[in-house]
Amino acid sequence: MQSITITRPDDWHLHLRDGETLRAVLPDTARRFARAIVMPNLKPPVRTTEDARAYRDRILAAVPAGMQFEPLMTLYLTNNTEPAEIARAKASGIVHAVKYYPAGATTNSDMGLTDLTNGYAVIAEMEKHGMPLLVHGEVTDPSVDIFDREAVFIERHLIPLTQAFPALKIVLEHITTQQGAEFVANAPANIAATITAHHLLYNRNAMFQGGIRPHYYCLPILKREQHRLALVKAATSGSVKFFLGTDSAPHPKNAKESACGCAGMYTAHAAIELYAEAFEKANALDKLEAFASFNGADFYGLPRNTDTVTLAKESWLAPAEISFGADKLIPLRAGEQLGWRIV
Ligand SMILES: NC(=O)N[C@@H](CC(=O)O)C(=O)O
Ligand SMILES: [Zn+2]
Ligand SMILES: [Zn+2]
Repeated sequence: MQSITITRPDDWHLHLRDGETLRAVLPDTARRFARAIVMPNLKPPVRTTEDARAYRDRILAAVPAGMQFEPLMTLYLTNNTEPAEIARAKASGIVHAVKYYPAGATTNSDMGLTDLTNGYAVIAEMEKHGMPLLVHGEVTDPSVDIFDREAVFIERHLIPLTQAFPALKIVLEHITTQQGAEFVANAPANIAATITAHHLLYNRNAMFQGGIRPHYYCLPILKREQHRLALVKAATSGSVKFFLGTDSAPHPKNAKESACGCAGMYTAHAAIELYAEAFEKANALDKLEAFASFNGADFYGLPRNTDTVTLAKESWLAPAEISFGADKLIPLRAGEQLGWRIV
């Protein structure tokens, strides 16, 4: 049977939530990944180094016995973030980035910046301290078509940001378009991007196959095939600017299967397996290790992991549902076959 062994990967974009839902999902990630950049969009968000420290302690307390997992914390940039918070965050050694959500762009983004320039005093400190800015890159202008929101964000906000702060480390999170992939590929070394497994595997038809499929709804929304192909090309190109970020984003089943369902796909139960599938389809399994296990660590200035994981080409059934506190969670490929299994 075919198998591959790679350095243990890290997940550079993950939603772990909190409380009993944190305890429900964390084992899936800890089984596969050594570390993860943990998104701060809790309610209320993780705004200060002290919030991050407390959240980190709750995550560590939820790691199952016998597993090793290191949460890499982030702060949520608000209109009220103090520039002085950045030096505190840097000195803590536990905060690795600051996340920018345009207000209203996605799940729990209502405390985000109403205008990116409101964050410029804080961002100046980040540039000075080498603290990466993680960007949810979509405009919120309701007159912009939902499928164009990433491309318009790059033109209207990201290019001016890079001109104002040329040395700022930026990760354009969960890129979904050819424009996103090309912008990052052509940018200087301080600008990188994460790519999800679902954006490598699916185009927007997946949301409408035989009817409306809420479990394929996430933000940024799945795009046309042309864009999926551009993401596959970027991820498998060997460029060090692209790395793994699942954006696994669990929501209760009834919040997804609703007249106004929320955005987010849960992929942590099969994360590295789904990436293996995407890389295999592109005939690029030899590029998986750098994408999953080297490029992100190098960009963040962290050591690469030293242990390994092995994936076997062996089919298994994804669970039909996962218990999620008092609710249920429907994972990607629920009840369907997966072609790679973690050994
Ligand atoms: N990706 C999503 O669709 N949802 C994320 C938020 C985000 O990453 O934008 C979530 O927190 O649910
Ligand atoms: Zn996002
Ligand atoms: Zn996310």
